[in-house]
Amino acid sequence: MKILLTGKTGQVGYELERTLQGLGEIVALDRQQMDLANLDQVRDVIRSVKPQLIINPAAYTAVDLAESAPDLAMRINADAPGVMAAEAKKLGAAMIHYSTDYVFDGDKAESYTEEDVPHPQSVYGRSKLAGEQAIQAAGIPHLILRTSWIYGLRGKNFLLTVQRLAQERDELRIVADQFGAPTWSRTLAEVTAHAICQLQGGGTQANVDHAAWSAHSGLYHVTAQGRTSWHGFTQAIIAHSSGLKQPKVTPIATQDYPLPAKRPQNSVLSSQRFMQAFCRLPEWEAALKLCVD
Ligand SMILES: NC(=O)C1=CN([C@@H]2O[C@H](COP(=O)(O)OP(=O)(O)OC[C@H]3O[C@@H](n4cnc5c(N)ncnc54)[C@H](OP(=O)(O)O)[C@@H]3O)[C@@H](O)[C@H]2O)C=CC1
Ligand SMILES: Cc1cn([C@H]2C[C@H](O)[C@@H](COP(=O)(O)OP(=O)(O)O[C@H]3O[C@@H](C)C(=O)[C@@H](O)[C@H]3O)O2)c(=O)[nH]c1=O
Ligand SMILES: [Mg+2]
Repeated sequence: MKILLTGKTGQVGYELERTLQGLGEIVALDRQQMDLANLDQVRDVIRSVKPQLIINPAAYTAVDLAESAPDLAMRINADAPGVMAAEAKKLGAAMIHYSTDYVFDGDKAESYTEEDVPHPQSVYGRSKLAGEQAIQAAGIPHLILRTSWIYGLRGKNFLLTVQRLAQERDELRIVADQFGAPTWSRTLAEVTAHAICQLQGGGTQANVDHAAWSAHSGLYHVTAQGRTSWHGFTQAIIAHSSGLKQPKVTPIATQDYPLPAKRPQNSVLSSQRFMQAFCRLPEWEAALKLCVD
């Protein structure tokens, strides 16, 4: 099958381009080849590539900057996926899209399921929720994979920030009252490939298996298992990364680290639905160890 992959320079896009090899003909695009802020270009590129599956990890992910660029965030995170879904509909193509724990307000005590009502507290969260809704409205076979706290060895992420700060400072002050599940970019790529393989009868089918996709179409939470705070994540990063200096890691409250965008206090997602339909997910700390090893 022909797969159009967006955002190949991003954390997840980079891993996907490598992990998807073997599942079909991968047309992996960067921002210059398909700018999601340019909806006409998005339409034209999809019409010329004619994919059977569109995978869209590209997004406006700068959570704080989005607060002062709501129109651009909305175009990239909501309007562009809407155009992709409309084009997929015309082509008879399926779509895999990624969304975020930041669609929730964070006030729930337990982990969030797919049935919980989103209530985003930031421009980024609102724009990602609008993207989910645009895809759902198109009536195409799709998987929307909501994940959280993505890290890896490349790109911009909390793991690399902490590793850098550990070398520069004697003390890190990290919020200890926001809870979530750090998820390795490679895990997401691997379970995405697993899902495609399963839906495509072992990956041998050339065309979209509409019956299999329709039976599994929908919204899934997909994160590493377990939970921690940003402070707990920081302690684990410092414990497991070899050769790092060992700064003091001081727990602080959210109010002591003011930022433009409000983050959810609890954004732990339950991945039970995905694990029942597709495959198991690793514990966050086990995946972190493998990543930094
Ligand atoms: N990062 C996280 O912690 C989380 C992310 N997600 C979601 O998962 C998905 C993948 O995230 P992640 O890999 O971390 O994201 P990154 O920020 O690492 O990568 C984003 C990608 O989108 C591309 N992009 C941004 N703007 C445009 C544009 N206008 N046109 C074309 N491409 C563009 C970037 O290109 P360039 O390199 O040129 O900037 C980059 O390739 C996203 O949908 C995100 O919302 C969900 C939960 C957590
Ligand atoms: C660097 C730093 C951050 N923090 C806090 C701020 C914030 O509450 C928390 C995380 O900071 P970041 O800005 O790296 O993370 P943030 O950009 O909020 O990460 C989010 O990105 C988007 C794209 C998502 O979809 C989410 O799942 C989530 O991963 O850590 C400290 O307390 N001390 C520090 O020194
Ligand atoms: Mg950030």
